[in-house]
Amino acid sequence: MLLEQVNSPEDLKKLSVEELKKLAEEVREFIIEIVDKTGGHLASSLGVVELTIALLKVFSPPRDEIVWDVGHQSYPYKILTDRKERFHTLRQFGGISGFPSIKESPYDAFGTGHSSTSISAALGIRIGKKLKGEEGHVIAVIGDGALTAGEAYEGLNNAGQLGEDLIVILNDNEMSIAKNIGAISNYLTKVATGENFRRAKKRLEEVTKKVFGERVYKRLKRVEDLIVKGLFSPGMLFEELGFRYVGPIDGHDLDTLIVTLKNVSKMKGPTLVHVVTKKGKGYEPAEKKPEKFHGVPPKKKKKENLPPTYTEVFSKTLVEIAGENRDVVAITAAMPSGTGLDRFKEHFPERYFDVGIAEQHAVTFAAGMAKKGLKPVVAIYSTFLQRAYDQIVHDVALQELPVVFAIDRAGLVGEDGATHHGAFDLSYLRHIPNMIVAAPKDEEELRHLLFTAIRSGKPFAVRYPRGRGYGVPLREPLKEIPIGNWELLREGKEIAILATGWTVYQALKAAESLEKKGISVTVVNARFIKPMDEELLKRIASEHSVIVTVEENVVKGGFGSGVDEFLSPWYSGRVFNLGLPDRFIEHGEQNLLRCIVGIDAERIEKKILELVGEKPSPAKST
Ligand SMILES: Cc1ncc(C[n+]2csc(CCOP(=O)(O)OP(=O)(O)O)c2C)c(N)n1
Ligand SMILES: CC(=O)[C@@H](O)[C@H](O)COP(=O)(O)O
Ligand SMILES: [Mg+2]
Repeated sequence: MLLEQVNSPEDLKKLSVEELKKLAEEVREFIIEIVDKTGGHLASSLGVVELTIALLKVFSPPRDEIVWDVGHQSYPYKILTDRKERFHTLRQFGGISGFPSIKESPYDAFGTGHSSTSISAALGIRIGKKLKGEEGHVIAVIGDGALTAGEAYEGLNNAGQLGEDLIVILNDNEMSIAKNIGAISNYLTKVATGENFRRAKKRLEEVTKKVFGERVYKRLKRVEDLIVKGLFSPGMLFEELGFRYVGPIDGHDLDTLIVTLKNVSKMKGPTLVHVVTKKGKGYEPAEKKPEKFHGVPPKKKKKENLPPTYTEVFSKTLVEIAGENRDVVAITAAMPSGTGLDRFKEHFPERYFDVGIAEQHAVTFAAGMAKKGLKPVVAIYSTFLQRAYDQIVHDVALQELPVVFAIDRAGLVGEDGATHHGAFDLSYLRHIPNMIVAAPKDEEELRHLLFTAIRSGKPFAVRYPRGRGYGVPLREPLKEIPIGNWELLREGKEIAILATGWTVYQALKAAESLEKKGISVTVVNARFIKPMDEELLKRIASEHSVIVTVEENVVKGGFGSGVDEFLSPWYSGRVFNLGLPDRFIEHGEQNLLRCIVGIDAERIEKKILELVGEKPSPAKST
């Protein structure tokens, strides 16, 4: 086994091209074997095995700095630099991350997870190296999907202007998570297939024939060929932006890759190398279904009769609502299956919009549609909505446009880790005027809150977690829930728990257990984070000496902060906020992380037992 002998990029450099081809096969087998157990981003990583090997043959990280866009394709790089021995811990709690991380390895030049940052980061590193007098190349590897986002063009624009040495490798597999879409994607396909070149040649042929006639044309033919070759670069768009375009080249042909990268390493100024690859390469199921194998769960025994996921419930409910209301339109930023909008697309293709990885555009685009009387629903992951904060403020809330944000993956997402946890949405939405912010306690309440949101005619966010619901029946006809109305689930005496979203059932379970220990606890489902049910909150405050808030969001600025702000001028009891602490939470199994941060039933109960054991004090704690 060659892979056994390769423990660093130096070992790899000693191998011949023929040996490197064998190494590529072994790396693939190794990734497939491990990801089968751990889960992870399989298809993207399989697609860049040869590219990674070629990069490590020609360049020398960490002196040469390679920035992987999104970073979900970095498994071969992790294995071949310094993480082969730890690769079996991929995405596990305490193990290596599924994304590049500068805290994990000196070989990782820049942390990623969200897309389209690589060119900007690499350009910054380039300038940093220059000003600090450091040697070495800087390389950004960006996918065609990531190239649909505005930030990528902001980076290209700046790099073209600065003219510094920078290598951008465009890994073009015609896929985002789903099939890549948009005008740029079409352009790349034409470039990769040579269609633009053929078209230019045909047009010149027609013009020459028309102007000079058939006989002269035949004589001019050779001259014309030279003109087309001389004038026409397949990657004209990038050339116009100030980049030297190289390609397209076969991203699985190691001989060509190595020769091309060697040549490129000697070039000056910004260079873009267009590499064409196949997502899932070398593993038939992934090649055939790259979307399904983009990210795979760990292989587990299949359990029967599991509750539906929140995503599935959202997806079906939206189709139900849109069937009745023709104004409902749905927008995704390149996540049709992840958000469940693939079902909407099947039912209402003309009302479905995949805008590419373009969260900012998605939100303003939705605002424009809302202005014309449509009812846009932007289905988006909490972590990716962070990108569109200003658009929510400036384009939606300020103009009070009725855009609904269906915020999936809110809270801890599990194995994707710190870059992907939906930890902040309650904080970054709660302080925006005109916004309504809600979180269902279970999948049934999600249905009604979505219905309420679409009917409200207001900017409205509904946030719900990754994974399965609590298994409650889903049979009630859709109904509107009065905006700002909380639900009193259990009446006790001394302590009140105000919980929101996924934590409501945890609070109930904790309260039941406490009851058996002689502690009487009230539980409220605070399904609206904004506006809050101030009337009920006042009553709760007047009847309880201790109030505990629980949320799956950072405690700073979230739901609990809202309760604190309301109570602090006049409440004489004690308030405690439970939620995600003020640090980035690592990767690991979702429920394990929930226990670690203390928002599951057992930990809520423990906290309350501590509180009742403590002497009352006016100080607050988190
Ligand atoms: C800002 C942002 N939005 C959405 C995503 C989710 N996402 C992860 S990978 C991906 C597709 C990336 O496609 P591409 O860059 O072509 O890489 P490939 O998987 O094809 O190699 C998407 C949409 C993300 N990581 N970041
Ligand atoms: C790389 C990326 O950002 C996505 O692929 C993400 O990992 C999706 O995770 P879900 O499994 O929650 O859809
Ligand atoms: Mg792609």
